[in-house]
Amino acid sequence: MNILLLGYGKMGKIIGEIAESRGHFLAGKINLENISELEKINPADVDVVIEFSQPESALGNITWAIERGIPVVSGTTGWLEHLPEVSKLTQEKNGAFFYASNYSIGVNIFFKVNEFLAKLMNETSGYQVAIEEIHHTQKKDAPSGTAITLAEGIIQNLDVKTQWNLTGQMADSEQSVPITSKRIDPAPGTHIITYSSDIDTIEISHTAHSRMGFALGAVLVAEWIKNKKGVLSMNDFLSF
Ligand SMILES: NC(=O)C1=CN([C@@H]2O[C@H](COP(=O)(O)OP(=O)(O)OC[C@H]3O[C@@H](n4cnc5c(N)ncnc54)[C@H](OP(=O)(O)O)[C@@H]3O)[C@@H](O)[C@H]2O)C=CC1
Ligand SMILES: O=C(O)C1=N[C@H](C(=O)O)C[C@H](O)C1
Repeated sequence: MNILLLGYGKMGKIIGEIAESRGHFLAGKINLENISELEKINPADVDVVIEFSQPESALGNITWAIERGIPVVSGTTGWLEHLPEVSKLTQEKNGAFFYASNYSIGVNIFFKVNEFLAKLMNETSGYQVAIEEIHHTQKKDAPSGTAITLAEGIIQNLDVKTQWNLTGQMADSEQSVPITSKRIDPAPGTHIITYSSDIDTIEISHTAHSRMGFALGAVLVAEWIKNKKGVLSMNDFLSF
């Protein structure tokens, strides 16, 4: 496959290495500093775009690819207020757009455990739920996209919760899931869910030891997306 990397930073570089090791060809490695190279790319030479850039660049990158009929696998976080525009464009162009806040298979198992635990917690009272996420200091967005997905999983399954809040920015409330964001190098990504009561604490966590799981997941999805249409997610890709 010919893969165009839009965003060639920490993630783009590892994705490129994994893609080449699996026999794929890199049609381009685009960053802000060489963005003019994009004009020289022939869309017919690209099978799929893998997009890991920055919150302010994601919409432009994704639009560029969908308008040219190229399937997009995006992992950039912090831009999802624009998702309705991207979904509309994907439908209009009969394209393919895949988004995941986290491509790691381990995290996607953790998402399911989180949903199951939240559902169980309807059966009892006295526990306060909280999310903590820890990432490296270069991360631009907070909370992490993964923490937001975890909060959404709790909100959909724990009756009392209807929203989330970033601690320090908005007062905690009975209806809200508080998320605390910490920036500590070199953390690739740690997420902790805690249910605390006066009697005990229940805690589940996922810790990435490197960026390998995110990158491999994105390449596997890029291989899978060929001939698919519509707005797709890990629920379409995974069988659990
Ligand atoms: N979904 C998932 O599984 C994961 C998602 N992420 C997310 O992926 C994104 C990238 O993370 P990471 O690689 O660590 O970040 P980096 O900052 O290391 O890399 C981002 C790169 O994007 C480039 N860039 C900025 N604007 C554009 C543009 N318009 N077109 C093309 N490239 C552009 C930057 O270029 P320059 O250096 O020239 O400024 C930079 O090299 C983040 O949003 C992060 O949260 C990260 C890990 C896993
Ligand atoms: O920026 C990162 O590094 C990461 N971002 C994603 C997120 O915001 O959830 C995924 C992973 O945790 C690493």
